[in-house]
Amino acid sequence: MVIDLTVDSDSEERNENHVPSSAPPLQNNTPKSPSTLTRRPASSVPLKRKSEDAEELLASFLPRRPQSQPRSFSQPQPANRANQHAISIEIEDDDDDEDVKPVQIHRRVTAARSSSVNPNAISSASKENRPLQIKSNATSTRSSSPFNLTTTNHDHRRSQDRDEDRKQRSLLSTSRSISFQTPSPGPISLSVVIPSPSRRQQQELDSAEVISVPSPIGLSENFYPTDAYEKRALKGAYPVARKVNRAAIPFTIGAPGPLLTSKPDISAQLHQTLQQKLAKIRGPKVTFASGDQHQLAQFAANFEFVNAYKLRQGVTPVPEEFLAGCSCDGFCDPARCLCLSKEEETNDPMVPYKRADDDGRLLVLTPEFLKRKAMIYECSSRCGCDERCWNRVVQNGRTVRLEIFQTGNRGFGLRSPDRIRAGQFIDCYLGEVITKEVADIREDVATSQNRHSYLFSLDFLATGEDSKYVVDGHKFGGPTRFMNHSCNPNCRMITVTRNHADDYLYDLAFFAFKDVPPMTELTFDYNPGWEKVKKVDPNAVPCLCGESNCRGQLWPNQRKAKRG
Ligand SMILES: C[S@@+](CC[C@H](N)C(=O)[O-])C[C@H]1O[C@@H](n2cnc3c(N)ncnc32)[C@H](O)[C@@H]1O
Repeated sequence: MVIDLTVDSDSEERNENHVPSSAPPLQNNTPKSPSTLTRRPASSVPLKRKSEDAEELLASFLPRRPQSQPRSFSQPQPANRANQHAISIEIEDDDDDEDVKPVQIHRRVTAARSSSVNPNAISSASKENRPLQIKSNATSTRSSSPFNLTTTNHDHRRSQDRDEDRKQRSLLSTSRSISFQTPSPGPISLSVVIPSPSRRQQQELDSAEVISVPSPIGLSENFYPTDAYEKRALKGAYPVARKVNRAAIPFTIGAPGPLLTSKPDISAQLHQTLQQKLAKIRGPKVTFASGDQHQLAQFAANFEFVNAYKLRQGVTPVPEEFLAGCSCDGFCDPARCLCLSKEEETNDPMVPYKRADDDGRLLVLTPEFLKRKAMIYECSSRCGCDERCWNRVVQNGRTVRLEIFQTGNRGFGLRSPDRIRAGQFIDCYLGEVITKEVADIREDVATSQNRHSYLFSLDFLATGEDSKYVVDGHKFGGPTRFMNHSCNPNCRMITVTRNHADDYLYDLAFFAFKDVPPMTELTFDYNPGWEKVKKVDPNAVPCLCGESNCRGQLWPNQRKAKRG
Protein backbone atom coordinates (compact mmCIF):
# COMPACT_ATOMS: atom_id res chain seq x y z
CA MET A 1 0.00 0.00 0.00
CA VAL A 2 1.31 3.43 -0.82
CA ILE A 3 0.06 6.64 0.58
CA ASP A 4 1.30 9.74 -1.11
CA LEU A 5 1.62 12.44 1.48
CA THR A 6 2.47 15.75 -0.11
CA VAL A 7 3.40 18.65 2.08
CA ASP A 8 2.46 21.74 0.24
CA SER A 9 2.03 25.20 1.68
CA ASP A 10 0.79 27.21 -1.20
CA SER A 11 -0.47 25.02 -4.02
CA GLU A 12 -3.92 25.10 -2.63
CA GLU A 13 -5.73 24.60 -5.89
CA ARG A 14 -4.12 21.16 -6.45
CA ASN A 15 -5.46 19.89 -3.17
CA GLU A 16 -8.85 21.43 -3.27
CA ASN A 17 -10.49 18.07 -3.64
CA HIS A 18 -9.07 16.94 -0.32
CA VAL A 19 -9.94 19.96 1.72
CA PRO A 20 -12.99 19.13 3.74
CA SER A 21 -15.89 21.44 3.64
CA SER A 22 -15.63 21.71 7.41
CA ALA A 23 -12.04 22.81 7.29
CA PRO A 24 -11.53 26.38 8.43
CA PRO A 25 -10.68 28.88 5.73
CA LEU A 26 -7.19 30.26 5.45
CA GLN A 27 -6.67 32.92 8.01
CA ASN A 28 -4.23 35.68 8.42
CA ASN A 29 -3.68 35.02 12.09
CA THR A 30 -0.26 34.40 13.51
CA PRO A 31 -0.26 30.95 15.11
CA LYS A 32 1.12 30.66 18.55
CA SER A 33 4.64 29.33 18.59
CA PRO A 34 5.22 26.10 20.46
CA SER A 35 6.80 26.68 23.84
CA THR A 36 10.02 25.02 22.75
CA LEU A 37 10.45 27.41 19.92
CA THR A 38 9.40 30.70 21.51
CA ARG A 39 12.79 31.17 23.09
CA ARG A 40 14.68 30.35 19.95
CA PRO A 41 15.63 33.15 17.51
CA ALA A 42 13.96 32.87 14.18
CA SER A 43 17.30 32.49 12.45
CA SER A 44 17.84 29.24 14.26
CA VAL A 45 14.85 27.62 12.62
CA PRO A 46 16.32 25.32 9.97
CA LEU A 47 15.33 25.62 6.36
CA LYS A 48 14.27 22.01 6.40
CA ARG A 49 11.63 22.96 8.84
CA LYS A 50 8.96 22.16 6.32
CA SER A 51 9.93 18.53 6.00
CA GLU A 52 10.38 18.18 9.74
CA ASP A 53 6.94 19.56 10.21
CA ALA A 54 5.63 16.93 7.90
CA GLU A 55 7.36 14.25 9.88
CA GLU A 56 6.15 15.74 13.14
CA LEU A 57 2.67 15.80 11.83
CA LEU A 58 2.89 12.24 10.71
CA ALA A 59 4.27 11.17 14.03
CA SER A 60 1.57 13.05 15.84
CA PHE A 61 -1.02 11.59 13.56
CA LEU A 62 -0.46 8.05 14.78
CA PRO A 63 -0.82 8.32 18.56
CA ARG A 64 -3.59 10.33 20.18
CA ARG A 65 -2.80 13.93 20.94
CA PRO A 66 -3.13 14.95 24.53
CA GLN A 67 -6.16 17.01 25.46
CA SER A 68 -3.99 19.98 26.24
CA GLN A 69 -3.17 20.43 22.56
CA PRO A 70 -6.50 20.51 20.81
CA ARG A 71 -6.38 19.71 17.17
CA SER A 72 -9.20 19.38 14.76
CA PHE A 73 -9.40 16.32 12.59
CA SER A 74 -11.82 16.15 9.81
CA GLN A 75 -12.32 13.39 7.33
CA PRO A 76 -12.75 14.57 3.77
CA GLN A 77 -15.24 13.15 1.35
CA PRO A 78 -13.83 10.47 -0.89
CA ALA A 79 -12.28 11.86 -4.04
CA ASN A 80 -14.12 11.58 -7.30
CA ARG A 81 -11.48 9.32 -8.72
CA ALA A 82 -12.38 5.65 -8.50
CA ASN A 83 -10.47 3.37 -6.16
CA GLN A 84 -9.32 6.30 -4.06
CA HIS A 85 -10.09 7.20 -0.44
CA ALA A 86 -8.72 10.35 1.02
CA ILE A 87 -8.66 11.54 4.59
CA SER A 88 -7.84 15.15 5.12
CA ILE A 89 -6.66 16.10 8.56
CA GLU A 90 -6.39 19.70 9.54
CA ILE A 91 -4.16 20.52 12.45
CA GLU A 92 -4.42 23.93 13.98
CA ASP A 93 -2.49 25.47 16.83
CA ASP A 94 -4.33 27.91 19.04
CA ASP A 95 -2.76 31.27 19.32
CA ASP A 96 -3.65 33.89 21.86
CA ASP A 97 -0.34 35.68 21.85
CA GLU A 98 -1.20 39.25 20.94
CA ASP A 99 2.37 40.50 21.19
CA VAL A 100 3.53 38.69 18.17
CA LYS A 101 2.74 40.27 14.89
CA PRO A 102 0.27 38.10 13.07
CA VAL A 103 2.06 35.91 10.62
CA GLN A 104 0.08 33.39 8.68
CA ILE A 105 1.51 30.04 7.81
CA HIS A 106 -0.90 27.66 6.23
CA ARG A 107 0.19 24.19 5.34
CA ARG A 108 -1.67 21.49 3.73
CA VAL A 109 -0.35 18.06 3.90
CA THR A 110 -2.06 15.95 1.37
CA ALA A 111 -1.75 12.24 1.31
CA ALA A 112 -3.41 11.04 -1.78
CA ARG A 113 -3.29 7.76 -3.47
CA SER A 114 -3.49 9.25 -6.89
CA SER A 115 -2.31 7.62 -10.06
CA SER A 116 -1.70 11.00 -11.60
CA VAL A 117 0.62 12.00 -8.78
CA ASN A 118 2.44 8.74 -8.24
CA PRO A 119 1.45 6.01 -10.65
CA ASN A 120 4.30 3.71 -9.68
CA ALA A 121 3.28 3.76 -6.08
CA ILE A 122 -0.27 2.80 -6.88
CA SER A 123 0.62 -0.05 -9.16
CA SER A 124 3.08 -1.53 -6.71
CA ALA A 125 0.72 -1.06 -3.83
CA SER A 126 -2.09 -2.83 -5.55
CA LYS A 127 0.14 -5.79 -6.32
CA GLU A 128 1.68 -6.34 -2.94
CA ASN A 129 0.59 -5.57 0.56
CA ARG A 130 3.57 -3.44 1.39
CA PRO A 131 3.84 -1.44 4.58
CA LEU A 132 2.31 2.01 4.51
CA GLN A 133 4.50 4.27 2.40
CA ILE A 134 4.04 7.99 2.41
CA LYS A 135 5.53 10.10 -0.30
CA SER A 136 6.37 13.67 0.40
CA ASN A 137 8.11 16.47 -1.40
CA ALA A 138 9.89 17.23 1.82
CA THR A 139 13.68 17.03 1.58
CA SER A 140 14.37 14.74 4.52
CA THR A 141 13.66 11.03 4.77
CA ARG A 142 13.28 8.92 7.91
CA SER A 143 13.90 5.34 7.06
CA SER A 144 13.33 4.07 10.59
CA SER A 145 9.80 5.40 10.58
CA PRO A 146 7.03 2.99 9.63
CA PHE A 147 6.15 5.65 7.14
CA ASN A 148 8.64 5.97 4.35
CA LEU A 149 9.05 9.59 3.31
CA THR A 150 10.60 10.01 -0.13
CA THR A 151 11.18 13.03 -2.31
CA THR A 152 8.95 13.41 -5.34
CA ASN A 153 10.82 14.17 -8.56
CA HIS A 154 8.47 16.76 -9.75
CA ASP A 155 9.97 19.99 -11.01
CA HIS A 156 6.79 21.90 -10.64
CA ARG A 157 6.56 20.89 -7.01
CA ARG A 158 10.13 21.86 -6.37
CA SER A 159 9.56 25.32 -7.73
CA GLN A 160 6.48 25.53 -5.54
CA ASP A 161 8.54 24.40 -2.57
CA ARG A 162 11.14 27.00 -3.28
CA ASP A 163 8.41 29.61 -3.49
CA GLU A 164 7.04 28.41 -0.22
CA ASP A 165 10.47 28.47 1.40
CA ARG A 166 11.04 31.96 0.20
CA LYS A 167 7.64 33.00 1.44
CA GLN A 168 8.31 31.41 4.80
CA ARG A 169 11.70 33.01 5.14
CA SER A 170 10.26 36.39 4.34
CA LEU A 171 7.54 35.82 6.86
CA LEU A 172 10.03 34.66 9.44
CA SER A 173 12.30 37.59 8.80
CA THR A 174 9.29 39.88 9.22
CA SER A 175 8.50 38.16 12.45
CA ARG A 176 12.11 38.40 13.55
CA SER A 177 12.22 42.10 12.90
CA ILE A 178 9.24 42.53 15.14
CA SER A 179 9.39 40.01 17.95
CA PHE A 180 12.31 37.70 17.29
CA GLN A 181 10.01 34.77 17.70
CA THR A 182 9.72 31.73 15.54
CA PRO A 183 6.26 31.26 14.20
CA SER A 184 4.63 27.90 14.51
CA PRO A 185 3.07 26.20 11.60
CA GLY A 186 -0.40 27.45 10.92
CA PRO A 187 -3.46 25.37 10.29
CA ILE A 188 -2.39 22.32 8.39
CA SER A 189 -4.62 20.00 6.52
CA LEU A 190 -3.45 16.44 6.13
CA SER A 191 -4.93 14.10 3.59
CA VAL A 192 -4.35 10.39 3.98
CA VAL A 193 -5.51 7.93 1.39
CA ILE A 194 -6.58 4.51 2.58
CA PRO A 195 -6.21 2.13 -0.36
CA SER A 196 -8.92 -0.22 -1.43
CA PRO A 197 -8.31 -3.95 -1.01
CA SER A 198 -6.20 -5.61 -3.67
CA ARG A 199 -7.84 -7.69 -6.37
CA ARG A 200 -6.95 -10.88 -4.56
CA GLN A 201 -8.24 -9.58 -1.26
CA GLN A 202 -11.42 -8.45 -2.96
CA GLN A 203 -11.87 -11.90 -4.47
CA GLU A 204 -11.40 -13.48 -1.07
CA LEU A 205 -13.92 -11.12 0.45
CA ASP A 206 -16.47 -11.86 -2.28
CA SER A 207 -16.09 -15.61 -1.92
CA ALA A 208 -16.17 -15.59 1.88
CA GLU A 209 -19.11 -17.35 3.48
CA VAL A 210 -21.23 -15.46 5.94
CA ILE A 211 -21.58 -17.51 9.10
CA SER A 212 -24.54 -16.69 11.22
CA VAL A 213 -23.73 -16.79 14.94
CA PRO A 214 -26.61 -16.93 17.39
CA SER A 215 -26.65 -13.98 19.68
CA PRO A 216 -25.44 -15.06 23.14
CA ILE A 217 -27.86 -15.33 26.03
CA GLY A 218 -26.94 -15.34 29.68
CA LEU A 219 -27.59 -19.03 30.47
CA SER A 220 -26.50 -20.57 27.16
CA GLU A 221 -23.96 -23.38 27.71
CA ASN A 222 -22.46 -22.56 24.31
CA PHE A 223 -21.00 -19.48 25.84
CA TYR A 224 -20.83 -20.41 29.52
CA PRO A 225 -19.96 -24.17 29.75
CA THR A 226 -21.06 -25.95 32.92
CA ASP A 227 -20.42 -29.44 34.33
CA ALA A 228 -24.11 -30.41 33.99
CA TYR A 229 -23.37 -33.23 31.53
CA GLU A 230 -20.62 -34.63 33.76
CA LYS A 231 -22.94 -34.56 36.77
CA ARG A 232 -25.64 -36.42 34.87
CA ALA A 233 -23.13 -39.09 33.77
CA LEU A 234 -21.88 -39.56 37.33
CA LYS A 235 -25.40 -39.99 38.61
CA GLY A 236 -25.86 -42.92 36.25
CA ALA A 237 -22.50 -44.52 37.17
CA TYR A 238 -23.14 -44.55 40.95
CA PRO A 239 -26.74 -45.54 41.75
CA VAL A 240 -28.31 -44.13 44.86
CA ALA A 241 -27.72 -46.34 47.97
CA ARG A 242 -30.59 -48.41 49.20
CA LYS A 243 -32.10 -47.53 52.53
CA VAL A 244 -31.26 -50.10 55.25
CA ASN A 245 -33.25 -50.83 58.40
CA ARG A 246 -30.41 -51.11 60.90
CA ALA A 247 -32.67 -52.19 63.76
CA ALA A 248 -33.51 -55.35 61.85
CA ILE A 249 -29.86 -56.48 61.58
CA PRO A 250 -28.91 -58.96 64.43
CA PHE A 251 -25.79 -58.11 66.55
CA THR A 252 -23.74 -61.16 67.61
CA ILE A 253 -20.91 -60.99 70.18
CA GLY A 254 -18.04 -63.39 69.40
CA ALA A 255 -15.83 -65.31 71.89
CA PRO A 256 -13.62 -63.01 74.07
CA GLY A 257 -9.90 -62.77 73.12
CA PRO A 258 -6.98 -63.40 75.50
CA LEU A 259 -6.98 -60.82 78.27
CA LEU A 260 -3.81 -59.36 79.84
CA THR A 261 -3.28 -61.28 83.03
CA SER A 262 -0.14 -59.38 84.20
CA LYS A 263 1.66 -56.03 83.70
CA PRO A 264 3.92 -55.99 80.62
CA ASP A 265 7.63 -56.27 81.49
CA ILE A 266 8.94 -52.85 80.45
CA SER A 267 12.42 -53.79 81.55
CA ALA A 268 12.46 -56.88 79.36
CA GLN A 269 11.18 -54.89 76.40
CA LEU A 270 13.85 -52.25 76.95
CA HIS A 271 16.54 -54.87 77.25
CA GLN A 272 15.38 -56.39 73.99
CA THR A 273 15.52 -53.02 72.25
CA LEU A 274 19.03 -52.37 73.54
CA GLN A 275 20.23 -55.81 72.50
CA GLN A 276 18.89 -55.22 69.03
CA LYS A 277 20.80 -51.94 68.82
CA LEU A 278 24.03 -53.39 70.25
CA ALA A 279 23.86 -56.34 67.85
CA LYS A 280 24.46 -53.92 65.00
CA ILE A 281 28.00 -53.20 66.23
CA ARG A 282 30.70 -55.10 64.36
CA GLY A 283 33.45 -56.98 66.26
CA PRO A 284 33.63 -58.42 69.79
CA LYS A 285 30.50 -58.10 71.86
CA VAL A 286 29.39 -54.79 73.34
CA THR A 287 26.97 -54.99 76.26
CA PHE A 288 25.04 -52.76 78.63
CA ALA A 289 25.51 -53.23 82.32
CA SER A 290 22.15 -53.17 84.07
CA GLY A 291 21.41 -49.83 85.59
CA ASP A 292 18.89 -47.06 85.80
CA GLN A 293 15.91 -48.08 83.67
CA HIS A 294 14.89 -44.54 82.88
CA GLN A 295 18.37 -43.62 81.60
CA LEU A 296 18.56 -46.78 79.53
CA ALA A 297 15.11 -46.13 78.07
CA GLN A 298 16.14 -42.58 77.18
CA PHE A 299 19.26 -43.84 75.50
CA ALA A 300 17.50 -46.68 73.65
CA ALA A 301 14.97 -44.27 72.20
CA ASN A 302 17.44 -41.64 71.06
CA PHE A 303 20.59 -43.37 69.87
CA GLU A 304 21.75 -45.59 67.00
CA PHE A 305 25.06 -47.45 66.81
CA VAL A 306 27.06 -47.06 63.60
CA ASN A 307 30.19 -48.80 62.33
CA ALA A 308 31.56 -45.91 60.24
CA TYR A 309 31.32 -42.16 59.93
CA LYS A 310 28.01 -40.78 58.70
CA LEU A 311 29.02 -37.98 56.37
CA ARG A 312 26.53 -35.15 56.44
CA GLN A 313 25.87 -32.28 54.06
CA GLY A 314 28.95 -30.25 53.19
CA VAL A 315 31.42 -33.02 54.04
CA THR A 316 33.31 -34.32 51.01
CA PRO A 317 36.09 -36.89 51.32
CA VAL A 318 39.02 -36.81 48.90
CA PRO A 319 38.23 -39.38 46.18
CA GLU A 320 39.73 -42.89 46.31
CA GLU A 321 41.89 -42.29 43.23
CA PHE A 322 44.03 -39.94 45.27
CA LEU A 323 45.03 -42.82 47.55
CA ALA A 324 48.73 -43.50 47.33
CA GLY A 325 50.31 -46.81 48.34
CA CYS A 326 53.63 -48.42 49.05
CA SER A 327 55.33 -50.87 46.72
CA CYS A 328 56.10 -53.41 49.44
CA ASP A 329 55.41 -57.05 48.66
CA GLY A 330 53.54 -59.22 51.21
CA PHE A 331 54.78 -57.81 54.51
CA CYS A 332 55.96 -54.20 54.57
CA ASP A 333 59.63 -53.58 55.06
CA PRO A 334 59.88 -50.99 57.88
CA ALA A 335 63.11 -49.72 56.30
CA ARG A 336 61.57 -48.73 52.97
CA CYS A 337 57.74 -48.68 53.34
CA LEU A 338 56.54 -45.34 51.98
CA CYS A 339 53.46 -45.36 54.21
CA LEU A 340 55.35 -45.01 57.43
CA SER A 341 54.85 -41.88 59.44
CA LYS A 342 57.59 -39.35 59.33
CA GLU A 343 59.17 -37.93 62.42
CA GLU A 344 58.18 -34.28 62.49
CA GLU A 345 61.65 -32.92 63.15
CA THR A 346 63.99 -35.43 61.48
CA ASN A 347 61.76 -36.76 58.69
CA ASP A 348 62.87 -40.26 59.66
CA PRO A 349 60.26 -42.97 59.11
CA MET A 350 58.55 -44.14 62.30
CA VAL A 351 57.25 -47.63 62.76
CA PRO A 352 54.04 -47.29 64.80
CA TYR A 353 53.25 -50.92 65.64
CA LYS A 354 55.01 -53.88 67.10
CA ARG A 355 53.99 -57.36 68.20
CA ALA A 356 52.75 -57.61 71.79
CA ASP A 357 55.32 -59.25 74.07
CA ASP A 358 52.93 -61.90 75.39
CA ASP A 359 50.87 -62.44 72.22
CA GLY A 360 52.56 -62.59 68.82
CA ARG A 361 49.24 -62.21 67.02
CA LEU A 362 48.47 -58.94 68.69
CA LEU A 363 49.85 -55.68 67.28
CA VAL A 364 50.25 -52.78 69.70
CA LEU A 365 51.70 -49.29 69.49
CA THR A 366 55.42 -49.03 70.18
CA PRO A 367 56.26 -47.32 73.50
CA GLU A 368 58.08 -44.62 71.46
CA PHE A 369 55.08 -43.89 69.33
CA LEU A 370 52.84 -43.67 72.39
CA LYS A 371 54.86 -40.64 73.41
CA ARG A 372 54.70 -39.02 69.93
CA LYS A 373 52.09 -36.73 68.53
CA ALA A 374 52.37 -37.91 64.92
CA MET A 375 49.58 -39.30 62.78
CA ILE A 376 49.67 -42.98 61.83
CA TYR A 377 49.60 -43.72 58.08
CA GLU A 378 48.44 -47.29 57.67
CA CYS A 379 48.77 -49.25 54.45
CA SER A 380 45.75 -49.29 52.18
CA SER A 381 44.17 -51.08 49.23
CA ARG A 382 46.60 -49.20 46.97
CA CYS A 383 49.62 -50.77 48.66
CA GLY A 384 51.58 -53.74 47.35
CA CYS A 385 51.46 -55.49 50.75
CA ASP A 386 48.67 -57.89 51.68
CA GLU A 387 46.14 -57.88 54.52
CA ARG A 388 48.52 -59.62 56.91
CA CYS A 389 50.79 -56.53 56.81
CA TRP A 390 51.70 -55.32 60.31
CA ASN A 391 50.83 -51.74 59.27
CA ARG A 392 47.10 -52.47 59.29
CA VAL A 393 45.68 -52.33 62.81
CA VAL A 394 42.94 -49.75 63.13
CA GLN A 395 41.42 -50.71 59.79
CA ASN A 396 41.05 -54.29 61.04
CA GLY A 397 38.80 -53.13 63.88
CA ARG A 398 38.29 -53.65 67.57
CA THR A 399 39.68 -56.71 69.31
CA VAL A 400 38.34 -56.21 72.85
CA ARG A 401 34.85 -56.56 74.26
CA LEU A 402 33.30 -53.49 75.75
CA GLU A 403 30.65 -52.67 78.32
CA ILE A 404 28.66 -49.50 78.75
CA PHE A 405 27.90 -48.83 82.36
CA GLN A 406 26.57 -46.09 84.61
CA THR A 407 29.30 -44.22 86.43
CA GLY A 408 27.03 -42.73 89.06
CA ASN A 409 28.28 -39.14 88.76
CA ARG A 410 29.27 -38.67 85.06
CA GLY A 411 26.51 -40.42 83.25
CA PHE A 412 27.44 -43.53 81.27
CA GLY A 413 31.04 -44.71 80.99
CA LEU A 414 32.94 -47.38 79.06
CA ARG A 415 34.98 -50.31 80.29
CA SER A 416 36.12 -53.71 79.05
CA PRO A 417 35.67 -57.14 80.60
CA ASP A 418 39.02 -58.00 78.96
CA ARG A 419 42.51 -57.06 79.98
CA ILE A 420 43.87 -54.42 77.66
CA ARG A 421 47.61 -54.17 77.01
CA ALA A 422 49.53 -50.94 76.79
CA GLY A 423 49.42 -49.70 73.23
CA GLN A 424 46.46 -51.90 72.31
CA PHE A 425 43.91 -50.45 69.94
CA ILE A 426 40.43 -50.15 71.49
CA ASP A 427 38.07 -48.53 69.02
CA CYS A 428 37.45 -45.39 66.93
CA TYR A 429 35.28 -42.45 67.82
CA LEU A 430 32.33 -42.51 65.41
CA GLY A 431 29.31 -40.38 64.65
CA GLU A 432 27.99 -37.89 62.15
CA VAL A 433 30.66 -35.84 60.41
CA ILE A 434 29.33 -32.32 60.14
CA THR A 435 30.75 -28.98 59.10
CA LYS A 436 32.15 -26.65 61.70
CA GLU A 437 29.25 -24.25 61.19
CA VAL A 438 26.69 -26.94 62.00
CA ALA A 439 28.79 -28.08 64.95
CA ASP A 440 28.76 -24.55 66.39
CA ILE A 441 24.97 -24.55 66.37
CA ARG A 442 24.76 -28.01 67.93
CA GLU A 443 27.24 -27.02 70.57
CA ASP A 444 25.15 -23.99 71.53
CA VAL A 445 22.09 -26.22 71.84
CA ALA A 446 23.94 -28.75 74.03
CA THR A 447 25.29 -26.00 76.26
CA SER A 448 21.91 -24.29 76.60
CA GLN A 449 20.27 -27.61 77.51
CA ASN A 450 23.10 -28.35 79.95
CA ARG A 451 23.59 -31.82 78.51
CA HIS A 452 26.60 -33.94 77.55
CA SER A 453 28.65 -32.88 74.54
CA TYR A 454 29.73 -35.42 71.94
CA LEU A 455 31.53 -33.10 69.49
CA PHE A 456 35.05 -34.02 68.45
CA SER A 457 36.99 -31.72 66.12
CA LEU A 458 38.91 -33.15 63.17
CA ASP A 459 41.53 -30.44 63.51
CA PHE A 460 44.73 -32.42 63.78
CA LEU A 461 46.17 -31.13 60.50
CA ALA A 462 44.27 -27.86 60.46
CA THR A 463 46.59 -24.92 59.97
CA GLY A 464 44.24 -22.31 61.40
CA GLU A 465 42.56 -22.24 64.77
CA ASP A 466 39.42 -24.03 63.71
CA SER A 467 38.63 -27.35 62.14
CA LYS A 468 36.77 -27.89 58.90
CA TYR A 469 34.79 -30.91 60.06
CA VAL A 470 33.57 -32.12 63.45
CA VAL A 471 32.40 -35.58 64.53
CA ASP A 472 29.17 -35.56 66.52
CA GLY A 473 28.41 -38.74 68.47
CA HIS A 474 25.20 -37.47 70.06
CA LYS A 475 22.59 -39.37 67.99
CA PHE A 476 24.82 -41.79 66.09
CA GLY A 477 28.09 -43.26 67.30
CA GLY A 478 30.14 -46.17 68.55
CA PRO A 479 30.79 -47.42 72.10
CA THR A 480 33.66 -44.94 72.56
CA ARG A 481 31.20 -42.05 72.67
CA PHE A 482 30.72 -43.14 76.31
CA MET A 483 34.37 -42.60 77.23
CA ASN A 484 34.67 -40.01 79.94
CA HIS A 485 37.46 -37.58 80.62
CA SER A 486 40.13 -38.14 83.22
CA CYS A 487 43.02 -35.91 84.23
CA ASN A 488 44.97 -39.13 84.71
CA PRO A 489 43.71 -41.22 81.78
CA ASN A 490 44.54 -44.79 80.76
CA CYS A 491 43.85 -44.25 77.03
CA ARG A 492 45.00 -41.89 74.30
CA MET A 493 43.44 -40.77 71.10
CA ILE A 494 45.73 -40.98 68.04
CA THR A 495 44.83 -39.87 64.54
CA VAL A 496 45.08 -42.60 61.91
CA THR A 497 44.60 -42.43 58.15
CA ARG A 498 45.03 -44.45 54.97
CA ASN A 499 44.61 -41.52 52.61
CA HIS A 500 47.68 -39.32 52.50
CA ALA A 501 45.80 -36.75 50.41
CA ASP A 502 42.96 -36.04 52.84
CA ASP A 503 43.84 -33.70 55.69
CA TYR A 504 40.30 -33.38 56.98
CA LEU A 505 38.83 -36.86 57.21
CA TYR A 506 40.68 -39.44 59.26
CA ASP A 507 40.12 -41.83 62.17
CA LEU A 508 40.10 -40.87 65.84
CA ALA A 509 41.53 -44.07 67.28
CA PHE A 510 41.78 -44.88 70.99
CA PHE A 511 44.76 -46.84 72.28
CA ALA A 512 45.45 -47.96 75.82
CA PHE A 513 48.13 -45.78 77.36
CA LYS A 514 49.09 -48.42 79.83
CA ASP A 515 47.97 -51.88 80.83
CA VAL A 516 44.29 -51.67 81.81
CA PRO A 517 42.86 -54.35 84.09
CA PRO A 518 39.43 -55.77 83.18
CA MET A 519 36.39 -53.72 84.22
CA THR A 520 38.44 -50.56 84.70
CA GLU A 521 36.82 -47.48 83.25
CA LEU A 522 38.45 -46.41 80.00
CA THR A 523 39.20 -42.70 80.02
CA PHE A 524 41.18 -40.20 78.00
CA ASP A 525 42.19 -36.57 78.42
CA TYR A 526 39.75 -34.29 76.62
CA ASN A 527 42.38 -31.52 76.60
CA PRO A 528 45.82 -33.11 76.49
CA GLY A 529 48.60 -30.69 77.24
CA TRP A 530 46.23 -28.36 79.01
CA GLU A 531 47.84 -27.12 82.16
CA LYS A 532 46.15 -27.03 85.51
CA VAL A 533 45.00 -23.50 86.31
CA LYS A 534 44.72 -22.06 89.78
CA LYS A 535 41.33 -20.50 89.24
CA VAL A 536 38.66 -22.75 87.79
CA ASP A 537 36.24 -21.10 85.37
CA PRO A 538 32.84 -21.10 87.17
CA ASN A 539 31.08 -21.54 83.79
CA ALA A 540 33.13 -24.59 82.77
CA VAL A 541 31.90 -28.17 83.19
CA PRO A 542 33.40 -29.31 86.52
CA CYS A 543 35.63 -32.37 86.25
CA LEU A 544 34.60 -35.29 88.43
CA CYS A 545 37.40 -37.69 87.51
CA GLY A 546 38.53 -37.79 91.16
CA GLU A 547 42.21 -38.04 90.28
CA SER A 548 44.80 -36.35 92.53
CA ASN A 549 46.00 -34.20 89.62
CA CYS A 550 42.47 -33.19 88.60
CA ARG A 551 42.35 -29.83 86.80
CA GLY A 552 38.90 -29.18 88.16
CA GLN A 553 37.24 -28.51 84.81
CA LEU A 554 36.71 -30.45 81.62
CA TRP A 555 37.61 -27.93 78.92
CA PRO A 556 37.65 -24.24 78.28
CA ASN A 557 34.78 -24.83 75.90
CA GLN A 558 32.53 -27.82 75.33
CA ARG A 559 34.32 -29.29 72.35
CA LYS A 560 37.27 -31.60 72.76
CA ALA A 561 40.60 -30.08 71.87
CA LYS A 562 43.14 -30.27 69.09
CA ARG A 563 46.08 -32.63 68.97
CA GLY A 564 46.15 -35.44 71.46
C1 LIG B 1 31.49 -38.01 75.39
S1 LIG B 1 30.43 -37.82 76.68
C2 LIG B 1 30.82 -39.11 77.72
C3 LIG B 1 29.68 -40.02 77.97
C4 LIG B 1 28.67 -39.46 78.88
N1 LIG B 1 29.09 -39.57 80.25
C5 LIG B 1 27.31 -40.09 78.70
O1 LIG B 1 26.64 -40.44 79.66
O2 LIG B 1 26.90 -40.22 77.58
C6 LIG B 1 31.10 -36.38 77.44
C7 LIG B 1 30.27 -35.85 78.54
O3 LIG B 1 30.35 -36.66 79.68
C8 LIG B 1 30.46 -35.88 80.84
N2 LIG B 1 31.80 -36.11 81.43
C9 LIG B 1 32.79 -36.78 80.86
N3 LIG B 1 33.85 -36.83 81.68
C10 LIG B 1 33.52 -36.15 82.78
C11 LIG B 1 34.20 -35.82 83.96
N4 LIG B 1 35.44 -36.23 84.21
N5 LIG B 1 33.56 -35.10 84.87
C12 LIG B 1 32.31 -34.70 84.67
N6 LIG B 1 31.60 -34.99 83.58
C13 LIG B 1 32.20 -35.71 82.63
C14 LIG B 1 30.34 -34.44 80.41
O4 LIG B 1 29.03 -34.05 80.56
C15 LIG B 1 30.70 -34.50 78.96
O5 LIG B 1 30.05 -33.50 78.25
